Amino acid sequence: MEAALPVTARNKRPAQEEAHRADAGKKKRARYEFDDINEYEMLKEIGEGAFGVVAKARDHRTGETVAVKWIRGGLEGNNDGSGLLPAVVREAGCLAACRGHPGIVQIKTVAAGEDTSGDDLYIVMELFAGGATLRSELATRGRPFSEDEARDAMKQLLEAAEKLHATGTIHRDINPDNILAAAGGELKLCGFGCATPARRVGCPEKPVGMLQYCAPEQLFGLSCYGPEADVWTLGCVMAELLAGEALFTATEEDYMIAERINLRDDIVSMGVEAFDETMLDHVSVAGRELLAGLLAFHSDERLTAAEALEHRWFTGEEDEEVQEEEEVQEEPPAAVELEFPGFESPFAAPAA
Ligand SMILES: Nc1ncnc2c1ncn2[C@@H]1O[C@H](COP(=O)(O)OP(=O)(O)OP(=O)(O)O)[C@@H](O)[C@H]1O
Repeated sequence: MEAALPVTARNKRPAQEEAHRADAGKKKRARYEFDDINEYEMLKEIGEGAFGVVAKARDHRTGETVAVKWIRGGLEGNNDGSGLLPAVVREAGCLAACRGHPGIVQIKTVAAGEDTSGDDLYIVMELFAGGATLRSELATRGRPFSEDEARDAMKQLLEAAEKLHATGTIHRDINPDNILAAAGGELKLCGFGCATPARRVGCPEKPVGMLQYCAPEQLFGLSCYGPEADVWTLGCVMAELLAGEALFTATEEDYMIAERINLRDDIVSMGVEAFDETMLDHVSVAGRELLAGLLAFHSDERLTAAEALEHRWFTGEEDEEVQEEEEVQEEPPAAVELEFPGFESPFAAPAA
């Protein structure tokens, strides 16, 4: 049966251009061992990616149901590393390096049309049933996660990040849309299209990933950043789970930088004080302390994913102490004295 994904009018190209692309595609195909996409029967569209749709499909050879992420023009690439092909190779490579981890969507193979024209590629993955993401899960509930539910979710996400970072890779686009969610509470990180080797990020013209979840170092346009950026993002996700609404909502980059700098005093004193009086005041001291560690403004002061997993919010250590602290805390302690080294203006150049 023909493996055709839905093709919209805007995807169609003139015949001459199509022939040229097919020729170039054949040469590139020869360099890689791709599976044949014609072996898959496309059943239903289940999501939309940046370069095409994600579909539920059946592998004719095994009868297995899988998810196929269609990357239009995925074979296009240049020797300087630009173009989609290097990005697809990176995405597939990152996923392959994380194979076997329960918190990361499992890649099976990369497929192309063996005997058909076209330069599209297809990442074949395990199908995560249900079709929900953390974003849709939050919307369906219409209420925040309880602290126990958030702890369970964050443990899975931090373990996934720990594994990813141990492979030398950063995701750069963790947000509730890129977290698949099953009814039983199981989560899986997906959307690895922006993943890249840590600290080898070229000077991006603008931050990669959703602005609302970008770490300060990404927003400042630093050319070199690492796994700490993903940890910040996970702090945003944790706050969103516990508050039921996004931590940062601004859309303009400059405004967000300012918003983040203003927030810093709240973050620093978060260990003892609620984030904004009401949003997180129901969260335990240990929970707010962890949040402050994930959302440390300076990346070198931020917890790593592995350190976060050792935090007492997860281990339960000192539970009694936390309880006592909470009981004693009728009056909120005074805010911590703040320093802003190197930040004369919110838009000053970042320290090297
Ligand atoms: N393995 C899977 N099983 C079920 N649904 C999936 C799977 N992978 C992706 N999806 C669905 O497809 C949507 C888009 O997928 P994905 O996040 O990989 O694309 P994307 O957002 O364009 O990512 P990227 O920026 O990496 O290209 C997801 O939000 C999810 O709803």
